[in-house]
Amino acid sequence: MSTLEELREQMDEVDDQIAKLYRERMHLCDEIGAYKVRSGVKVLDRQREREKLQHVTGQMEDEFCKKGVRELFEQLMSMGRKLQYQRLVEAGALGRLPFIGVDSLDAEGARVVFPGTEGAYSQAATEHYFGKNCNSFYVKTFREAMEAIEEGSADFAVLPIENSTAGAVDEMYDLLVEFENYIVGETVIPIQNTLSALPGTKFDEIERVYSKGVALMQASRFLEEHGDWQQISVANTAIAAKKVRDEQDKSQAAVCSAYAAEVHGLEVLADNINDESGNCTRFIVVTNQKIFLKDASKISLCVEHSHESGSLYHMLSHFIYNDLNMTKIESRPIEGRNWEYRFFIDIEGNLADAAVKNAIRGLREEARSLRILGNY
Ligand SMILES: C=C(O[C@@H]1C=C(C(=O)O)C=C[C@H]1O)C(=O)O
Repeated sequence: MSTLEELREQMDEVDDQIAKLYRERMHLCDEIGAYKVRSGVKVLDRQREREKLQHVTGQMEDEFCKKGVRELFEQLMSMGRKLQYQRLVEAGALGRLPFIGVDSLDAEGARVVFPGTEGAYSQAATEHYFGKNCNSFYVKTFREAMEAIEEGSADFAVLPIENSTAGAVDEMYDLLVEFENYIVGETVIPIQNTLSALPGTKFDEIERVYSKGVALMQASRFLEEHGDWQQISVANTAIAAKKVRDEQDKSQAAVCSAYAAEVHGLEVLADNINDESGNCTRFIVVTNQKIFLKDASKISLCVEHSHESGSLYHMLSHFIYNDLNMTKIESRPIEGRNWEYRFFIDIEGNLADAAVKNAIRGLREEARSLRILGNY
């Protein structure tokens, strides 16, 4: 019987052959890639790949080897494609019109819209990003803010995308798909909620609490201690504060910022009522121009892929192969297709980076759809 050393020696010989054949195969892929650059033929040829998989699995005897050789050739072909995308990018064949790189945002005198009303956290985020004296106005909903950008009545919108306690703002993800607007910046501000009501209100007079749904979630422990209060969701924390002021009813209170309470003449009955003391929200800055800052370092993408085993894995392989760091992934249901999802992915990088271009070239060809939501 052979010793372990002898078996390993034989294995090394086989592996050397595999490595040599791999090099030859990639060299051929490269030549085919050069042909594709010249002729404009698409990189991915699904029919050819299907036939190849059938052919190689047909050479295996048992199911175990069939499955293994299929996976091996799927990987080989995927690597071959990535090499070809690289060649296409080097040849400047980038596909759809790229974003335009700018040195800075044209923020001087720009009109900035935020959702809510006077005193909203979105207003605080707007002033944090564009400065206290920026030219801002508010609309009631996220949708109206996106519409204002699309039709040009505002140059930028500042909208919440994610809270550190409650997670993603789902509606914003859906609106980013629906509207042809682009993310050009982001800013994070602390969210410290209070329970506020008309001046002189006593705790035991309160029957109803108004706020934005996520803000009620962020203060869930405090609100559970007052389980008899009815919790009512409205569009915005500052709108809740305004409602309590306008209706002059001491059985009502709002979960809102101290600033919103002050703006709307309410008294803070309890401060810092959030479950998490470090609670903060990330806001995005959106515009209707296809631009990105030249020093931008984060890219947001939206990808849809065929609903089959391994498709997410293949999609993510473009980031791995190009050494791109994925920092976030969210999924949202696709309307009209029950239990199918689109993925929102953030990666580190700039649209001018070769690695980013390679990954995007590959995703664009292999995914059902790809949208670059912004580079900021
Ligand atoms: C190499 C080619 O490009 C791609 C890679 C393939 C492979 O590695 O076998 C097959 C088909 C294409 O999707 C080709 O078109 O032949």
